[in-house]
Amino acid sequence: MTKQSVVASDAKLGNGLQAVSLQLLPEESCMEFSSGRNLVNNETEQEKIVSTSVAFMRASSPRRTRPTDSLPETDQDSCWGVDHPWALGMFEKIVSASRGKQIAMFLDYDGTLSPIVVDPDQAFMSEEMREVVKDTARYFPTAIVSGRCKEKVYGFVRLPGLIYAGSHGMDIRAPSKSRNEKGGNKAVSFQPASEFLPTIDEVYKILEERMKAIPGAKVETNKFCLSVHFRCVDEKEWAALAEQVTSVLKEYPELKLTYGRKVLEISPAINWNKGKALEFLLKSLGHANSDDVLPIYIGDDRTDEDAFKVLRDRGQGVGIVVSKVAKETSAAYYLREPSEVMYFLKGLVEWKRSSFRASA
Ligand SMILES: O=P(O)(O)OC[C@H]1O[C@H](O[C@H]2O[C@H](CO)[C@@H](O)[C@H](O)[C@H]2O)[C@H](O)[C@@H](O)[C@@H]1O
Repeated sequence: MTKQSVVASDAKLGNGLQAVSLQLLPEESCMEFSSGRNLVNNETEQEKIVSTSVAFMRASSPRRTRPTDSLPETDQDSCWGVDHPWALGMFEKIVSASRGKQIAMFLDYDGTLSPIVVDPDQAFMSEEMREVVKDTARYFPTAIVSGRCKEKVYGFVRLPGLIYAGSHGMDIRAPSKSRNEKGGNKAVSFQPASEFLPTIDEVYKILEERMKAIPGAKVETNKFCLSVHFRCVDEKEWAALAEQVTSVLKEYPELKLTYGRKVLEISPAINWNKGKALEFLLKSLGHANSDDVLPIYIGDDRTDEDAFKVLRDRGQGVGIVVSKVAKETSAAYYLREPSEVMYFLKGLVEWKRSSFRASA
């Protein structure tokens, strides 16, 4: 499937959905729609939603994987065009943009710090990556912004000095500018979707039950949102899975459905996402509208695009998408895989250390 053939408008799909974004890309799919009763008013529409969902699920099947064991010297074998340079190749330019500014680092977890694996519970980051992230956080405020719930992503990263924004930014724990009685920074918690917890719990139980009929399907709760994984589901069962998920969501107009890497994501239909979380975190770090910060956001998924857009719209900072294949993105640069993210972070730490040495 080529990029050109799958980028579609909602009119072309004619599916009666309120699609916010309808772009199918070679490796990943992305679509977002409210799943409310109001949108699905007859059986034909329900069927259309199911077939559209299956099309998106199909498009999220990686077709090409070429193992890269070591850091490549150049990006010459990449299919990304000149519009999105390789971040490692532009390293000097990126660090020189930080002159006189504080770098603030924002990192997605799955597919960015850890490689994509079949079992979501086994998505461990390497010790080497953990060390690099730890060093990064020594020099720059560093946040992990993940679709996973905060506790789960902390369980993988296991670094106490970081900021964690779980559930696609709907569960934030960040430092505040005010001090506690011991003189340390107070922590701020922010959970804009807490009123949805009972609904998410209810839908989790229903979906767990329904997915028992679909071999290989896995429902994961991320506290304020749910993931229905179909990586291990036979393609012949995808329509049945989509049918089950959309028929449940029909009863919950307050929830929305989006598509990630072999996963259907269900979350509250509120105006909050990783981009909003990024803005919130910049503010709580004391950089609301200031020009004295260079935010760097690295992520691989559709949900990270909201953060890339915030940086692009602010005309500030650096968005880096992690992907081996070129895709529609608001990020400025790309890296191919987590090992390249690690080299990029190592480079930043080294650069910071050498600038300290030079000024000593
Ligand atoms: O925002 P992220 O930190 O990237 O989280 C997004 C989802 O990541 C996880 O699923 C993805 O990674 C799994 C492990 O490699 C893989 O098996 C799955 O197919 C991917 O979709 C996580 O399990 C989800 O809950 C997150 O929403």
